[in-house]
Amino acid sequence: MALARVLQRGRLVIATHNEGKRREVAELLAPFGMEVVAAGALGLPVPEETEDSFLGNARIKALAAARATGLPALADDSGFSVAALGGDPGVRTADWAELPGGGRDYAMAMAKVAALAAPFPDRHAWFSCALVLAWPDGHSEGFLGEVHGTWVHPPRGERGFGYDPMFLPEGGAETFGEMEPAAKHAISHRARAFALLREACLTA
Ligand SMILES: O=c1[nH]c(=O)c2ncn([C@@H]3O[C@H](COP(=O)(O)OP(=O)(O)OP(=O)(O)O)[C@@H](O)[C@H]3O)c2[nH]1
Ligand SMILES: [Mg+2]
Repeated sequence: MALARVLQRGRLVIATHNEGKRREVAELLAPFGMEVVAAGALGLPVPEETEDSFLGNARIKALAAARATGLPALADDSGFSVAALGGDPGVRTADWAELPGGGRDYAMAMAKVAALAAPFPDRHAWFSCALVLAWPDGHSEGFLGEVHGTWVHPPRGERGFGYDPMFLPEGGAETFGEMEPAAKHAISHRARAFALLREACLTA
């Protein structure tokens, strides 16, 4: 089946312009020995994310890259959700870090999340990751992973990317920003979505 073939011996585009994600997805793919190239490195345009779900936006990005390159493409749409904020920033997580003049400021975004959520006793937060694999013919398959925990502020740790320093996974003592990359990989939303993708390949 096509899904299994991609992981076994394919060439694949990682359909992201985010270096932190590219690195983590490439690490998850490393055991398969595939030839991978990132959308950013190919100079592909950044597609507009017009859907209101992680899976919907990941599909847009994966299909755009697959159609532009003629290769299968794997996109990641992800975000940070806070229960006290009704799941925000959620699918708009990147927008909350956007600066008016362009670029992103994650320290500012984390401070905004903390300021809005601070009045509420409920500290529950989670990361979501949708991985969508798409082919140039328009076929696509999607997988969704989550990791739950609590938000903390001020941020802790210099590792990872994005909102990692304000997320403490359930039962853990270190934030994603403090953990070794391998420890984040063992439990992350991205790793969970990837495990579902791998499982689908093995049973295909
Ligand atoms: O602390 C984090 N740990 C993570 O593991 C993680 N995964 C995603 N994010 C953040 O969530 C938004 C996704 O937005 P997003 O899916 O549109 O991605 P993006 O715009 O950065 O790149 P692209 O893939 O769309 O090109 C961006 O702000 C990311 O920084 C994370 N933050
Ligand atoms: Mg994006």
